Amino acid sequence: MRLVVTGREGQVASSLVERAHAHPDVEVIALGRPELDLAKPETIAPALAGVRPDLIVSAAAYTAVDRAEDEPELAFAVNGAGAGHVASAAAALGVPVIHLSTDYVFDGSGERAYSEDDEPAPRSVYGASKLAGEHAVARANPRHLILRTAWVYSPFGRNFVKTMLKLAADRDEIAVVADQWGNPTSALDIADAILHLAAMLHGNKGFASFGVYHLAGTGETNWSGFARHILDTSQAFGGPYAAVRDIATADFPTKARRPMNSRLSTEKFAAIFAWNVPEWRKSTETVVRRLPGGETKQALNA
Ligand SMILES: NC(=O)C1=CN([C@@H]2O[C@H](COP(=O)(O)OP(=O)(O)OC[C@H]3O[C@@H](n4cnc5c(N)ncnc54)[C@H](O)[C@@H]3O)[C@@H](O)[C@H]2O)C=CC1
Repeated sequence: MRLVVTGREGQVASSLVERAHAHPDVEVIALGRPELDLAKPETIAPALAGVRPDLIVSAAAYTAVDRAEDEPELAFAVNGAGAGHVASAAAALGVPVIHLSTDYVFDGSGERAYSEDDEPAPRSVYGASKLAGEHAVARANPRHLILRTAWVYSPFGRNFVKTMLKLAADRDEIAVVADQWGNPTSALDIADAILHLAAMLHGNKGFASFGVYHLAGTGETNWSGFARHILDTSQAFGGPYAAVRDIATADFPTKARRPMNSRLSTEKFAAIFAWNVPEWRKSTETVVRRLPGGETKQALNA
């Protein structure tokens, strides 16, 4: 089967390309700008039709959470309308769409994990634009799987793991917020879950489990706990290390408001698709172990 993913250089797209090597029956084609630009609607359907996909994974997004507060039009054009155009192109081609969304659609109140039945209430432009995208995707193509994920890291692109390793190379101590809770999620694990879904969808006209799902790493922590695990693992493998000092969100002001509680319950995904996402600590170790020999060196030199 041919799976097309948008957002060519992104963490999820790069992870899908890599993980598909374990699936000889799956060909992954990654599309990106300029041939497919979500801010240029006229590029979307032709680019997707041109590669004749069996399944479209919609992973491209405007992901600069703070900058989105200053560029709401662009964020909504890409994450809202753009996502809808991808889904309608999929519908026109007669194929399903798997669309990535975010924990930022929730307001972050409370302390329990959000389920798919909880009411979204975004508090940032990014979150609101991604929620607009969910609605646009659902309207455009009934054959959709919307996967809300969170705290994504990988050996690719920009992410928290790379930032911590880079900072640790220059400092003895890093201050990290300890009062925002969530589920760190490896893009490699997202890719494996998507490939599992792709196998379930392929040639299955009777597939009846379309809808919204939460897909995040198993187990929870806060950013400072995540940082400690990254740096302890790095130290154990001879990489950079720094001590982590807990701070409060109030001590680290950012333009966009972030949810204090980003926990996502993956019970529905596990039950419907018989799939468990690995524990976040193990997956973090996998990514950190890969970095000192390869990507970290690049990141450290950047
Ligand atoms: N990174 C994270 O922590 C989280 C990400 N997500 C969602 O997961 C999905 C994948 O995220 P990542 O792979 O981490 O993102 P990423 O930021 O690594 O990659 C996004 C890709 O989209 C591309 N892109 C941006 N604007 C575009 C446009 N106008 N036209 C075409 N491509 C464009 C970028 O060039 C980049 O390659 C996104 O939908 C994101 O909203 C959800 C929760 C957390």
